[in-house]
Amino acid sequence: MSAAARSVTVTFGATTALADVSVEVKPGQVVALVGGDGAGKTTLLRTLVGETAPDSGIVEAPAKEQIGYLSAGPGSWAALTVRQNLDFVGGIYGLTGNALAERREDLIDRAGLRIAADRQASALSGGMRRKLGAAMAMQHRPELLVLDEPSTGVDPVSRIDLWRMISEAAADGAAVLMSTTYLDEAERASELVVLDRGRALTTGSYDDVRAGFTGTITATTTPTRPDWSWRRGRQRREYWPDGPPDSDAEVVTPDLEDIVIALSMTRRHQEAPV
Ligand SMILES: Nc1ncnc2c1ncn2[C@@H]1O[C@H](COP(=O)(O)OP(=O)(O)OP(=O)(O)O)[C@@H](O)[C@H]1O
Repeated sequence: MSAAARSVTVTFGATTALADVSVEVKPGQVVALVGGDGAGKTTLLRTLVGETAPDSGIVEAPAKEQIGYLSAGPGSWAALTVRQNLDFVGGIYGLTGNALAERREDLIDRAGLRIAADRQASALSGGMRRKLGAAMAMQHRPELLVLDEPSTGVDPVSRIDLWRMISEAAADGAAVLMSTTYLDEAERASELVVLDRGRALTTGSYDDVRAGFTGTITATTTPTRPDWSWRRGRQRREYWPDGPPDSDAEVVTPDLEDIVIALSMTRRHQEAPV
């Protein structure tokens, strides 16, 4: 089934972690939540899996046993081996005998963990541990798979394994909602929700996000307005919300990173005291 959060607001004391945020994820889709530190990604995921109660808004999600969740924490038991972790979680969800063994060994291969299958989770690299956590979350083929920064700390080659696992879970019919701080990988998701300090700056497919972006971004070495500019590689970018500048500055086609930074800057400027 689909899962959704509709106009959800979550506060912690004086902090508004989410303000009127909506997201919907359908079977077969991978929806990526992107945003920097403190944007509200973890809070939205925890709200979807029922670990945080919203102050207002509606959450629609499958029953607990139909949810697979990799939290921002370790996601596995340090003293258990890779196989023992998978067996333990599989057992909780009622997998036994050959079905359990086949699923476990299949996931070990997909996660590239064969060489570490009998190693304790505490002895895995950070990236291997994230992949084990993702494998554990998807082992019982949940209807809703929720992954909190599954690729953080995972090297670029292992991220390919991880994305293959995520795509296969979606192809298998799961609705997948994941958070990431890597904007290049978020471009691969079916839908994006860009969060910034508790608010959704933009949502939709990457094409929708690009089509909805207004203004012009230029590449320069000497920005004329430093508070509308940022570094990209050896150059700097400069954002012109109201259209191209009156100069021969090189106009660039923005990627997701440019768009997210430009939208966040616009918000900062709108909220700055006048
Ligand atoms: N249990 C809590 N008590 C108080 N404040 C909280 C709590 N959980 C989150 N917050 C605050 O809510 C805001 C959103 O936090 P959240 O963890 O959802 O962001 P995030 O996008 O996942 O960021 P990060 O990638 O840094 O974890 C932050 O300002 C955070 O400090």
